[in-house]
Amino acid sequence: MTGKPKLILASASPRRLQLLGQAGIEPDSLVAADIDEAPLKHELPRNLAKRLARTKAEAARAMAARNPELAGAFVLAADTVVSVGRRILPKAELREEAAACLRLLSGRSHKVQTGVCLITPKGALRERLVETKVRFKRLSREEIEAYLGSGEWEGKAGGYAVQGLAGTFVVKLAGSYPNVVGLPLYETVALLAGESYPVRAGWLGGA
Ligand SMILES: Cc1cn([C@H]2C[C@H](O)[C@@H](COP(=O)(O)OP(=O)(O)OP(=O)(O)O)O2)c(=O)[nH]c1=O
Repeated sequence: MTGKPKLILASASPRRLQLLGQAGIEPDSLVAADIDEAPLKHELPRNLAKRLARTKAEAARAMAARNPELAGAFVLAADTVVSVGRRILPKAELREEAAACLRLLSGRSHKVQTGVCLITPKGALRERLVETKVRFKRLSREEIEAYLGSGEWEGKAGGYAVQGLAGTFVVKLAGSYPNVVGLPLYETVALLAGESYPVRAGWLGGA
């Protein structure tokens, strides 16, 4: 008898778990590996997003290998990078970092790129890179101060979260919205479905 294959989400991000849930997908386990997310010298934003997604997936797979219950599981990981031109914005941990990001993003367009990596039970690597272009309105000093006070920027790439107050800064968004929040759903579901992972919402364990 073959049951539903297991899925490990290699992430500590509550957003990614919630986005997957929106697609009717519930991971069997969350395995977040602590990896070095610093960009390499001259690394392009898209290459960074792909490399970190792959590193997270591989690290989680290595950790899960110690648990027999997770043997033969799919491993899914993602990484979201915000950039202006070739300049990669930090994942804001400090208020001043977030302030600098917002001053840079004010009144112009930027890119949000998410790398998605799926490792199949046989160990094959499947990858996607999804790009969304976002344009912010011009932000006054007062707006930036008010936004910083919200704390919503903490731990977010580019120092903002589009799913919160910063949604009011968006003049234009071209591409996938869930990609900006941290996981491009259309592409992720396609990746899983392409490897025969059962992705239909409401899947209950087989006929
Ligand atoms: C731009 C933007 C980013 N983000 C988030 C998505 C990601 O969680 C985070 C970027 O950091 P990531 O390193 O991609 O993810 P993470 O550290 O939060 O989680 P993990 O590595 O464990 O999977 O920024 C938003 O929630 N909203 C936004 O609008």
